[in-house]
Parts: sequence; C-alpha cells; structure tokens
Amino acid sequence: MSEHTTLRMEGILKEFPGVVANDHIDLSVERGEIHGLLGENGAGKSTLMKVLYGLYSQDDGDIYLDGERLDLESPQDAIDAGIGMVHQHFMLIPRLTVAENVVLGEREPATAFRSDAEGSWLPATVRNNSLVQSLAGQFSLGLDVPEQRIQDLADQYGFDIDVSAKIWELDVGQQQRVEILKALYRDVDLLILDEPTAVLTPTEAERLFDSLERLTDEGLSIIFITHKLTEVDAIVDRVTVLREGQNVGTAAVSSVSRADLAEMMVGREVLFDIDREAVDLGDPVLRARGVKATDNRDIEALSGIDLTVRQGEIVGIAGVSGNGQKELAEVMAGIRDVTAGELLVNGEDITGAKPKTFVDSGVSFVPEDRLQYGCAEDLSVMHNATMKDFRDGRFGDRPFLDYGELREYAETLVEEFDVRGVSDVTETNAGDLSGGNLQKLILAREIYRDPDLLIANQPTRGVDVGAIEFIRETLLEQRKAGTGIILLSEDLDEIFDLSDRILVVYEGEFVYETTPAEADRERIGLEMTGGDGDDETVASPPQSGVTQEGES
Ligand SMILES: Nc1ncnc2c1ncn2[C@@H]1O[C@H](COP(=O)(O)OP(=O)(O)OP(=O)(O)O)[C@@H](O)[C@H]1O
Repeated sequence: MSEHTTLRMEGILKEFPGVVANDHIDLSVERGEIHGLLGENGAGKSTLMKVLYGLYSQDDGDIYLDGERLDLESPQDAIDAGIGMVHQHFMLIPRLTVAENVVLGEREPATAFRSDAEGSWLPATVRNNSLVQSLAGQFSLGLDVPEQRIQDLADQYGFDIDVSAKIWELDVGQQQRVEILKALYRDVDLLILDEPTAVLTPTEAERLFDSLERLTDEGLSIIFITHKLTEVDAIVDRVTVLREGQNVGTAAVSSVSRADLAEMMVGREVLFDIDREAVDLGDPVLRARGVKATDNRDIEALSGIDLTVRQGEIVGIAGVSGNGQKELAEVMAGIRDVTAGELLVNGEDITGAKPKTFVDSGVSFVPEDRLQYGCAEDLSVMHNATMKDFRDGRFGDRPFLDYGELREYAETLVEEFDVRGVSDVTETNAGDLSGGNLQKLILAREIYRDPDLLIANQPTRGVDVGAIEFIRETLLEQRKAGTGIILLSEDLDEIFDLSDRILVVYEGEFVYETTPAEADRERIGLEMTGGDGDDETVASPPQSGVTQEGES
C-alpha cells in the first residue's frame, strides 16, 4: 500500500442466493486518481460499489478509508465518511425541483429551528433545546433549500441546469447531471460514478471529464465504472478489471491496450469490427406521415416526421439527446399518442390504436429507460420474458396458462441471449439482474418474437463489450431475417456500423439524410447541433432494392 492510498477494500465477499457477486475482492484507490472499474455485465462492479456505499453489507472483508476501518451500515454512514455515489439508475423524485432533490436526505431543519439561525422567531433557548432540535431534524423535509448555492455549484461545473426546474421536466441527460450534482454538493473525498456517461452526449461527457479532472486536482478520488474503453483512455489513471466476481488485475492505463482490457474482461478476444452484409430491401413495414407529438410537458417534440422503413433495413437516427428521439421511439411503438399525422404498419393504418395493437401488428420496442418502460422489476424473469406474448395462445388459454411452456420459453431466451445471474427464471426478479443483463433480457423478449418492425432506443447502452458485439450481430441477423429496424443511438460509431440509412434529428425534425458509405461525420455533427443554415432537408426513402455494403 502506498502512502497515497486513500481507499482499501480487502477480501470483500458478497453473496446472493445462488450467486457469488463479489468473491474476495481487493481494491485500492489512490488520492487524486480516477480509478476505472471494468468488467462484463454481472461481473460484480455495482455490488462492490454498493458495499462501499453502505447499501449492502459484505459477508466478509474490510474497508479502510485513509487508514481508518469503516463499518458502513447505510449510505448515510458512507456519506459521513466522505464517500458519495452516483447510481446507474436515477434515484430522483420527479415532482420535486432539482435543488430540492439535491438537498433531499440532508434533513436540514427549517430556518426557524436552526440553532445558528439569525432572526428566527423562536427564542434561542427553545431553538437550542436538544429535544426541539432532534424533532426538527426528524420532521423537516429540508424545505429551506439554498437554491442559489446549488445553482452556483451547477454553473461552476458547467452543468447547464435550472435548479428550480422540476425533475420530470428534465431529459435523461439533465437528470444524470442532477445526480452528479447531488453527490458533489455533499463534500465528498471519494466519489463513485456508476456509468455516469451512459446518458450523456459526447459533448456533455467531455464537459464532465473536465469537471472530474478539476475535482481530482483538488484531491478528490474517483471510482469510475464504465464499459467504454475510449473513456478509460481519456480520463482514467489506473484500472481494475473484474470477472465473475473476482479481481483479475489492476494496471496503469498507459501500460495496457484496449484489446488487452477487452480480453481481460471477457476472457477472449473481442472483435471491434462488424461485418454488415448487403440485404435486399422488401416492402415498407412502417410508413409514418406528418407525425406530430408532444413531450411530457405538452410541448411539441415532433413537428411533422415522415419516415419509411422497409423490410431488411436499419434506419439509424442520430441526434443530440432531447431532440425528439424519445418521443419518436414511443410514438412508433404506440405508447405515445400522435397529435397529427398517420402511422401505417405493414400497410395498415394503426394511428391512435392501443399499444397492444402495435404489439399484435409485429412491432417490438426496446426502450431507452429499461427500468421504467422495459420491465416490471418486481416480477420474475419468466413473467418479464413472456409478458408480450402470453396472450397469443402459444402458452395455452387464459386463465389456464401452461406454466411449464412459459418457463421453457423464458429459459430459452435466457440461454440464447446469454442473460447471466438468473438462478431460476421463476424466482429471479428482473430487478435483481445487473443493468446489462436486464438489457439483454429485454432485447431477447423483443427480438425472439421475430418482429416486423423493431424500434431499438440505445440498445447497447450500459452493456459490456462482449455483449455489445452480440447485440449488434443480433440486430444484423434480424435485419437479414427481414425485420425493419429503427435504431436510435447516441453512439455515432454504432449508427455508422449498423445503419443502411442515417437520419439526423434536430428539434423534432429530420434535417439531414445520408448513408454510412457517403456520410461525412463533420456534417452529421453539425446537423446534430442545428446545422449551418443550409436548407437541404431529407430526401425521399431510397428507391433501390439493395442496401449499401457495410464499410467496416
Ligand atoms: N439484489 C440482488 N439480488 C440478487 N442477485 C443480485 C442482486 N444484485 C446483483 N445480483 C447479482 O450479482 C451479480 C453481480 O451483479 P452486479 O450488478 O454487481 O454486476 P455489474 O458488474 O455491476 O454489471 P453491469 O455492468 O451489468 O451493471 C449478478 O449476477 C447479479 O445478477
């Protein structure tokens, strides 16, 4: 251990029924470093960090911070010790403001009750009474929110958020920044970031990296969980790789290549290139004409979208988050109403129909927010795997569903899509799966039914390199089988690697169309941020029957 070591985790063991999530893991972090934590989905990263944040108690092992042994029974203990954590899934209260969320949990008594409050209408003797203080602390919701201080903090890190806005008014990227702000607000020495950039745009991520470097310059240590090896190169000093609950190595980033890291993670070589064969295009599976829709705040989010997707075609939608992608995906999947326009699936007009009609018409949907829309966390893997198809007669007639068939179907999905961490499909709940494995389960459910139209919003977000390879190949196979796919992704490389056509969406409209073979990345980047004033708009769908050959 060096004199700079701030955190030492020794022999951490954490077991769940049927799974050893952390198998005697050692981890040490130096003061002022950004320490990357890598590993496949389900390797045990989040569990280890939840132990460190007092959310889980370890079955064995010790944690030392600055030489002092910590006994963490709750996140409050961790925060008191100077450890902050930003989770993979948001833990914000939608109807409260940003500032209220930031102070939430602080339980600061209202001004009148504060012992240091000047001008309180309560006499100091009453205010300072320990019983009054304890009651005020218990019952106050922290409504005295130092909004200006929080706004200053947000501005200082370039977060571009109005802290008086309500959480539900913000897009996912902004909500993520609130989570980070919340941790920064509590003076932490060690900050755990669990895939913090998963929902940020590349520019926002850059800005975050600048902020993180400023923080480490001030002596803060950061543990940074990520699946993106480019991020490891960009900001991480040292990296620890976990595999199947064990530490398989810690190294200085400068001494290992990306391919080395990928191999350490998955235990085999990972192909970064993908082979996209030419596929004959068939009939249109989707025709959207003049589609308009509003967002959750009732503000127009889609301003007249025309989109045709043919059998065997992947249409990639590129754009900076918050430009209508979420609404576009939800409208096409039938879970958001259109305010104008029409939607034809396989030639049939299903505008305004119920979501079930979309499902029955062969539409599959992989939503961006897998916990909110993708699954029922408290239901089993089996229920989640079959929830779209249990009505179609294959599993017997309700109320006499054949549970044996349902179980078998779910087990097939788990096996074919390599969903890990499932001890029994009827007993493991979807909410117990690691983020990436849950994503694989949702993809399995949506793809295995062999849809005519698949809408995939950020399908590889939060999944490991091995699984990304698998998901991309699966999407290409599905395309070959004749499915029309709308791929929404903030990862431009993914759009380039998979798409036959690329559409750039900006402020609810398609502003540019190209193909991977002809694309000019700079132009795409420009169009994504509002363009150069050039009036060129979307051309009609390609008339040729054959897509371009992949360029990779
Ligand atoms: N609350 C829980 N109950 C049961 N099993 C769990 C629970 N939390 C995690 N696990 C299991 O422990 C293992 C490690 O999961 P963990 O979430 O730590 O992985 P991870 O490396 O963070 O994965 P990802 O990159 O997908 O987020 C997985 O097999 C997971 O299914």
